[in-house]
Amino acid sequence: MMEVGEWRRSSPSERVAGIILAGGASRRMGANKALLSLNGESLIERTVRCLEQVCGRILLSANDPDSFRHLGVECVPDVYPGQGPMAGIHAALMASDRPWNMVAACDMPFISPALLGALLGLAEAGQGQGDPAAAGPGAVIPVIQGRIHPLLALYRKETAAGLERRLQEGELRMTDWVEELDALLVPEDQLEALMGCSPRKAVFNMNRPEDYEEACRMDAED
Ligand SMILES: Nc1nc2c(ncn2[C@@H]2O[C@H](COP(=O)(O)OP(=O)(O)OP(=O)(O)O)[C@@H](O)[C@H]2O)c(=O)[nH]1
Repeated sequence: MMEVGEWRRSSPSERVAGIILAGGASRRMGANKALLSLNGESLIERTVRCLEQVCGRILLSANDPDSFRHLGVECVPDVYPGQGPMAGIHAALMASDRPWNMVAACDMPFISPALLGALLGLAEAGQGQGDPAAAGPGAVIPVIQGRIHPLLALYRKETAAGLERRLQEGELRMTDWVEELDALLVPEDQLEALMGCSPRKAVFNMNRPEDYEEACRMDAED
């Protein structure tokens, strides 16, 4: 079993698939967020590059494969189109053959291997589980500045079954789904200790043009 922090030596892990969510409409941005560029590299390219450092297989959750063919990454369309990120997670989990699945939205330009690795280390170590015989958490989700971040989190493949039911019944509130998972919610201070830096920048996400401008400023500061 992988110890917390071991990812630094043994990544990428064949036990984990990376699922990149890129099937949204980007209505608020007014342009496909995944294809916006930061410092000459598109967001989707940045995200693939980051996840490849940690995950042994990459799945792109999107419904317009032509936009992403140049990446050479396996594309999985939604089984329930037009239902939002939960439908993207569902389809990719169904397609995955890995026990753990690292979901990342394509609109988070500063996700880092350090954060992904910290979450994976906790998942593999089964931290937070009182009963050593228990199966362990169904998900590992960061809590940063008091908010859960289910679109940058780890899920067991088996959690697809609950999603399927919710999608069939039209129960599309992400927080309701997370509540039914036996999720390990990882507090900010624990992540900071594991990463050696604050995780706040890593969960910055872009919805509107002004967020993109802010991301360009933040990137230039690096
Ligand atoms: N596969 C899939 N991904 C989605 C879907 N809706 C949103 N996403 C992804 O989930 C993440 C968060 O999306 P949002 O910002 O909530 O929605 P969006 O549709 O991209 O943007 P808006 O139209 O402005 O709400 C992004 O990475 C999206 O690409 C969907 O229906 N299917």
